[in-house]
Amino acid sequence: MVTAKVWVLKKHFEGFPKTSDFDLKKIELPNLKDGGKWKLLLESVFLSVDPYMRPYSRRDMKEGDIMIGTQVARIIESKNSAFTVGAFVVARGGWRAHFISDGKDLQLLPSSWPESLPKSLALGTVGMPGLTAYFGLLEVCRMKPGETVLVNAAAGAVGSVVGQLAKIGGCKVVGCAGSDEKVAYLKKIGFDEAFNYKTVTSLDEALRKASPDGYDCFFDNVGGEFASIAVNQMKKYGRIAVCGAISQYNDSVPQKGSYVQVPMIFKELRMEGFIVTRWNNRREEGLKALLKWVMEGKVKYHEHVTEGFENMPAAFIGMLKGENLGKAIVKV
Ligand SMILES: NC(=O)C1=CN([C@@H]2O[C@H](COP(=O)(O)OP(=O)(O)OC[C@H]3O[C@@H](n4cnc5c(N)ncnc54)[C@H](OP(=O)(O)O)[C@@H]3O)[C@@H](O)[C@H]2O)C=CC1
Ligand SMILES: CCCCCCCCC/C=C/C=O
Repeated sequence: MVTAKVWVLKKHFEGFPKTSDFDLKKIELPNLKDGGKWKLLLESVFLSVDPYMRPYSRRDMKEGDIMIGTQVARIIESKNSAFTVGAFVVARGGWRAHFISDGKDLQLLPSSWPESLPKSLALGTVGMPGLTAYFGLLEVCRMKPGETVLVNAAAGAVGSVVGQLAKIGGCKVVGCAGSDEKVAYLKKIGFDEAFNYKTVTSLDEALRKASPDGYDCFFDNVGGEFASIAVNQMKKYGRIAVCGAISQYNDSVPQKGSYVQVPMIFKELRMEGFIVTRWNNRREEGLKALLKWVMEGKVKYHEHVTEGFENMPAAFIGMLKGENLGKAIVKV
């Protein structure tokens, strides 16, 4: 019998999440039996903390549920011949240090995964956030060479890939992030222009200075006031990919913003929300392309690693506050 540590949502978040909203519990896992439902015992090696956990917890969870989430896990016992002991998978196991599975919802890391590459990248640049950048740019923004792409939360898991893929696609890229260290990183990985949205005196002026002719594509991770201002700087027929709205996830009272209809009409813009799972049938294509670019050094990555399963809530809260450069990961 294995005792698993799990993190439970003790209390629905009100405003910004607090460590007291979570409870660390221990649960007993049943032994695997020949012919039984549970075929696999896994231990989490890396866990992901992501912004979606904030809005999805309210939509999909009740108090007392184990927190939703994904991990890279190692198979430690197997009664399923498709998974050998020692193999690594990406799982939707939630915030659990150990768990059991029937194997249906597990994705083996590609056999071509190079030894030199951290397996945690399967939760970031070569995982769901990388795919979000890939499909958001290709299918929603439909970027074309020579265009100018704007991305916010640019030094994060999704944003940093968006900027680099837009460069590979022959675009000019402008990124905004919340610290000077992040801005320096964006320039290092090839962004043409980058600025700290927290220290500029006027966001409108900073956007205009970075691209006086405006923007063809806007990959919006932030929403709120930023998006309301940026919409006015789109070029005619510009495309806005509404990927996330992290500036609004912790609001108890909905923000009242300026309204986007007038610039959308006069500039004939297209604005489209999306969820990366729309392209689940093309997951292999996206992962293959991302892995190739990473191996060629065309897409660089950075991870913000928090040590210790007991620090999951702190890592999640830290990511929402902007403490992460690149993908926020917890190493068990
Ligand atoms: N539609 C989809 O399918 C998907 C959507 N997403 C969305 O993409 C966005 C980025 O996700 P991800 O890359 O994983 O996260 P990040 O790695 O970018 O981490 C979140 C970042 O958001 C920034 N941030 C936090 N609060 C604010 C605020 N009030 N205003 C501006 N920026 C803020 C912080 O960076 P800074 O220091 O720059 O402020 C922080 O580091 C999120 O909105 C997420 O919900 C993600 C995956 C899939
Ligand atoms: C329990 C794991 C669910 C993983 C699904 C990931 C979909 C992310 C969509 C994100 C939306 C906004 O952040």
